[in-house]
Amino acid sequence: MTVATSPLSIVIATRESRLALWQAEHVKALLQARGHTVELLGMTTKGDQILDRTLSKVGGKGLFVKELEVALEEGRAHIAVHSLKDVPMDMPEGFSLACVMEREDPRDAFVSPRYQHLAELPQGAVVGTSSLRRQVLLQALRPDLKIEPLRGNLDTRLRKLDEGQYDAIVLAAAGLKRLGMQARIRSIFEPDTMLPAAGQGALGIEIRTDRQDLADALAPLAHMPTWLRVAAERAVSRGMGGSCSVPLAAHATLQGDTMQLHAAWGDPEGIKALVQTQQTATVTTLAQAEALGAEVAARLQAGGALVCKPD
Ligand SMILES: NCc1[nH]cc(CCC(=O)O)c1CC(=O)O
Repeated sequence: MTVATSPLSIVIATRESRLALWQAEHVKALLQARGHTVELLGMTTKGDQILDRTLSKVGGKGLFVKELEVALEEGRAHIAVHSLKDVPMDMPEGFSLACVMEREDPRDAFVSPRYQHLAELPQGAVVGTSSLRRQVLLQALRPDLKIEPLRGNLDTRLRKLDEGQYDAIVLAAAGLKRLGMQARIRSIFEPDTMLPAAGQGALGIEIRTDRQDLADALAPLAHMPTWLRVAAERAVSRGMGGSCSVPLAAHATLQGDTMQLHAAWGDPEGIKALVQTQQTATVTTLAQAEALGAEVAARLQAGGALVCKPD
């Protein structure tokens, strides 16, 4: 039997993009429904400010979360809601992931004003994407395409597409769906065509490790099947050297207790090497999920993938 925790007063630190605010409001509503008092504290992170360079070149994942952690550290806020995809593999000393919530669609979406599918794009068409993983996988599917960098929040990316800078763009289906823009999706890439990033579509809630009361309050928001899947996916990233700038994909599915974990690694220079592997195991605990992720990372390395040094 679960014992109801006493009502808390909780401030959520959040980025101010529409997607981040939607995610924070989502968590706020769930916590309010459980009797807690919740407020948002909006803030702009380095990752939001730097829009002219590819993220991997300016510091990667940590950029979106650091400022939020400072707010937690200083007690101005108590929890931070993150897209797990943007959260570094190892939390900084003193912080923990209190829970992982039910996953939205983990797949990538093809968005274009004119074309329904990648296959419909004419020779040499220009496709915008912000991630090395998508770049490498797209180039493997269609070597003729011109892949151009695309940064900014969802609205900015869609605006750049609408202005005609690209023939199509590829982004996470989850963001579009959360913001009610699923009508923009022309087609969805199945994972066997474009393997998603570790954690894509899942939300995680970060707290200071010393706040057990918050951990207890957040426990009912956890979705264990999602948590097991993303734990395995994130363990692949950790096994490949953590949050560094290489094309890496990891995607787990769970049928009952059977987890199937697929992963792909591309050499950062392009499509010279694209190593792919998969493995199945019985998984009922986070430790088993992480062990499967570590094994899959080892298999990638056996296939020629290189462990990177953290950058
Ligand atoms: N890197 C930015 C980012 N972080 C999370 C999402 C989408 C939502 C999600 O994966 O939960 C996006 C946008 C994108 O990749 O298109």
